[in-house]
Amino acid sequence: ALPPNWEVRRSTTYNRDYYFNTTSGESRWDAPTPRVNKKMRASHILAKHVDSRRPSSWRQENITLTKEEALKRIEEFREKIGAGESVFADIAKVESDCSSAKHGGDLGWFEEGKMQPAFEKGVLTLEVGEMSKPVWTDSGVHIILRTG
Ligand SMILES: N=C(N)NCCC[C@H](NC(=O)[C@@H]1CCC/C1=C/[C@H](COP(=O)(O)O)NC=O)C(N)=O
Repeated sequence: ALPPNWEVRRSTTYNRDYYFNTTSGESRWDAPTPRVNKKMRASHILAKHVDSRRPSSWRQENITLTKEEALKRIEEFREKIGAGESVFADIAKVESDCSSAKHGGDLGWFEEGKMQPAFEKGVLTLEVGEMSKPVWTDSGVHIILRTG
């Protein structure tokens, strides 16, 4: 596939196709190298707060936690998992404010551009098997475990 904002156009003067970038206005005869879209997989534990874009979840109809309280929750989970006291998926199942809780926090495979930028960035800075520090998105505050 062509990278974003590129399209094929027809040159009538030379009677052949060329490539046009609709944002930069650049045109070229040779096709821009197709971008390989990175695929990644991650699980997460989400703690929502009163300012979350959707302050409601399967766990709690109306979420009133402050950002500080949500961060405190996330840091407690991170401690427990880091100390080997709890398994990530078990905590996610009970504590995560995302519907992925029912899958132990697993979001499955996804490509760049699917998740909120801050979340995607958080995943891409992790090695597979590594757990993130708290990551903030419009949804709330997350711990991310990169799994693929
Ligand atoms: N097709 C599916 N199932 N969803 C499309 C993905 C939507 C994506 N979601 C996220 O980025 C948040 C942060 C990472 C995971 C995630 C889960 C959110 C968090 O909960 P919410 O703030 O939405 O209530 N719940 C589900 O989507 C986005 N681009 O907004």
